[in-house]
Amino acid sequence: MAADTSKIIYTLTDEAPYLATHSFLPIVRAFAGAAGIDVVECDISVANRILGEFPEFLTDAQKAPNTLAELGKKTLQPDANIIKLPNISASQNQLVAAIRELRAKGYMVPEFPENPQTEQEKELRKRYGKVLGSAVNPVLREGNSDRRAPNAVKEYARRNPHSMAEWSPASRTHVSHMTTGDFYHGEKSLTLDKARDVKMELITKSGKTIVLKPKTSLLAGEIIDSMFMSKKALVAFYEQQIEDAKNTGIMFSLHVKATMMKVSHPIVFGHCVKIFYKEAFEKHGKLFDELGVNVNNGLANLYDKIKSLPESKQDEIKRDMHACQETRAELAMVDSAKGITNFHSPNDIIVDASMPAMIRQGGKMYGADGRLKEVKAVMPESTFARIYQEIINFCKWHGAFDPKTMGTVPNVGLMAQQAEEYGSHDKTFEIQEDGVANITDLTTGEVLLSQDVEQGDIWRMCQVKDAAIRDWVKLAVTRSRNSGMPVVFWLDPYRPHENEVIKKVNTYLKDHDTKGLDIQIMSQVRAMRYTLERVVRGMDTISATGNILRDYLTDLFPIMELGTSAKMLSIVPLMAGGGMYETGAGGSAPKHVQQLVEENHLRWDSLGEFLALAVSLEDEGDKTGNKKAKILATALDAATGKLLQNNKSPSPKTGQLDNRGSQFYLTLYWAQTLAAQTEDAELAKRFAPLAKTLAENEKKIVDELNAVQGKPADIGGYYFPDRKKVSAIMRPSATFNAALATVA
Ligand SMILES: NC(=O)C1=CN([C@@H]2O[C@H](COP(=O)(O)OP(=O)(O)OC[C@H]3O[C@@H](n4cnc5c(N)ncnc54)[C@H](OP(=O)(O)O)[C@@H]3O)[C@@H](O)[C@H]2O)C=CC1
Ligand SMILES: O=C(O)CCC(=O)C(=O)O
Ligand SMILES: [Mg+2]
Repeated sequence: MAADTSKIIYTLTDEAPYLATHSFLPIVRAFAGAAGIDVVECDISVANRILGEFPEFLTDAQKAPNTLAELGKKTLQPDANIIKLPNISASQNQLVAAIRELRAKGYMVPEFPENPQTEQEKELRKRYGKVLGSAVNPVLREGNSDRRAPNAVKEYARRNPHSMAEWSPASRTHVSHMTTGDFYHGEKSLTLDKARDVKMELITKSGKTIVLKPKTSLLAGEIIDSMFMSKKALVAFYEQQIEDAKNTGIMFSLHVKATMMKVSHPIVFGHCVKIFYKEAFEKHGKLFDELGVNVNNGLANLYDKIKSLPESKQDEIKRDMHACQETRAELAMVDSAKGITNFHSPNDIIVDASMPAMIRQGGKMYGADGRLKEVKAVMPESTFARIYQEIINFCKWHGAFDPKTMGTVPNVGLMAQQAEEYGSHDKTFEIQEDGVANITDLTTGEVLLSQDVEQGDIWRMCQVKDAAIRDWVKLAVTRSRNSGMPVVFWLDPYRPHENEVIKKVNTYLKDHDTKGLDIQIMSQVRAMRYTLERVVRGMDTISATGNILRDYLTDLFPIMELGTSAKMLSIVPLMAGGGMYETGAGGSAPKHVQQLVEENHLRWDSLGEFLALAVSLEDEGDKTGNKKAKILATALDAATGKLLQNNKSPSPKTGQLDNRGSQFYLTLYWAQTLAAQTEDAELAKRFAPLAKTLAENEKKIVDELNAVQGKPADIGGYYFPDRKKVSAIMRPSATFNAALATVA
């Protein structure tokens, strides 16, 4: 491909990253343009995905293409070069809010049918399901995951350690998980002998056959699992834990991933709310049903629904809810100032971010009085909860980690092609009646996997493709070879699914030259312990994990090592040959938007974007022979290093350098590095004037950027902001804008 047709796709997403993009994209375009690279926007925000799904409800001018589907197709092409920023994985509350905002702006997409009755409503619900929860990443992640802290970032953290609260050996903080009746306990797994089409069906005790999923096509060598969570066991577990927290005087806190596990975890969450507020639900349950209250979406949903009742009734319900709170254990808070508890909305307590924050805070979370307290962290599924208990044990024994000396734990994650639990939402069902849940071959009628289930149980099938595992093993070996670090595959032979994976790992390791490499397979708890023993000694260890631990560990270790997962380099080498460069490993930081709107300060750190862009440019250079792209990439890395050295990352405090100021410094250093390099005279000449102007006007520009802070900023919406307003707010320095325009 000729250099002048090079293309990098830059995603527009939501919340803080969306805002940051409005400042950064003009900068990216100005630099990439110098290498003949076109930077193309692709809007995959939750609002745009809603519009893309419902064109028939929109005027021609309002219609939006289904960009996510198009981008998904692009990931299957070898020349794909995509920069993917974090996006909202919308909980139902967020989806409903986004729909409301669109409708208020005259985009008359249908209302969300919360309790679909008619066929038409059911169809709408199904279509909205495509936008709900983790709907973007599974479509785009056509490759496995390579997340790590680049050396410059790790070194910066060592020199400028973030705060870590102390851990006491006497801390009573602990993790509580089920020991029976959960997904781990009853899992069954097999590797497909040949390609098969299967159905998922329930044969009820009363003799009915209910087809839950008519057809799933499976490939030869694919691993499938059948597992269920017993409702009875779950409910008994909650009763016991809530009681235990009360009796032992410890705060209660629930941690789930209701966004990614968009079918199972909202149900798991909802049962906890119903048990915690049992007396209120017993008293008002019928009314709640009539109102269509669904606490799987948190108490926010309940408080929203009761608004239609007379005030006196609302007060009575609120009193009864509070009475439960009075007699139960204290609840951990998401926002104690606003009285928002862990039960408010499941998207507030996303486990990968919430558990590391608690561990970093010395094993404490905020109580209703705004004080940090020890907690019982409840994570019903035992499959992965145990790793958190292990790290908590470790902290109690060794004290908090020291960012100055601790080693690093990069991750190679099995993620491609909707691997494992995270790809299971379209194969997850709440069982309507007692019976037998079967995965059955459509052609031969053979029952491949069978489970005895009861009404209310959550049953699911997970799959992982052979090619994905093969690619994952290759990536792990390559990363070990390139970094010199040992690799530990976190796989538990007692878990049927992972036992199948272990067989494949052992087979595919033989395809590679592993001489001199240290590659081991350990169950999760041992792997955690082993890794931590190395971490405290300053030694580095690659974790090669399945999809869920990829998610958990790539927030956990970065938050300990770097203070945030925003500073991670996150690469998805696409299996078809292209590359997707995710920015950071964290989310879209909703709190940051609030601060911008109230005080015009954006604390979002775009370091993840800088790191991603450098590898994207490098990849473009390698694949297309575009030498200028490679020079841009090297210069960008150098600029990022200088940015860290000079402490030009955004400050969380209003009035100080924020995202925009940090991006200005990156631009200055990038231009200076390009002007100073001697490999390409044309590039040097092009960027020298910019470097000069920015350096001469440094104080003026920073003053212009900081002067706007401290006052509210109107971005014209939350899910569907006004782009003109956002651009104006994110680019407030006329001097900087004018300078940039000279190279654009
Ligand atoms: N790849 C993706 O698309 C991902 C999307 N998400 C989505 O993001 C939303 C929010 O998720 P949540 O679990 O709250 O996680 P977030 O990572 O958004 O929030 C946790 C905290 O991480 C910190 N943080 C994350 N990124 C940055 C950054 N670039 N700069 C500075 N700080 C950062 C902030 O901490 P502090 O304020 O203390 O600095 C933030 O409050 C959800 O909709 C979720 O589904 C989540 C993960 C990945
Ligand atoms: O896709 C999502 O919902 C979140 C992704 C995530 O948390 C991650 O990949 O680390
Ligand atoms: Mg995550």
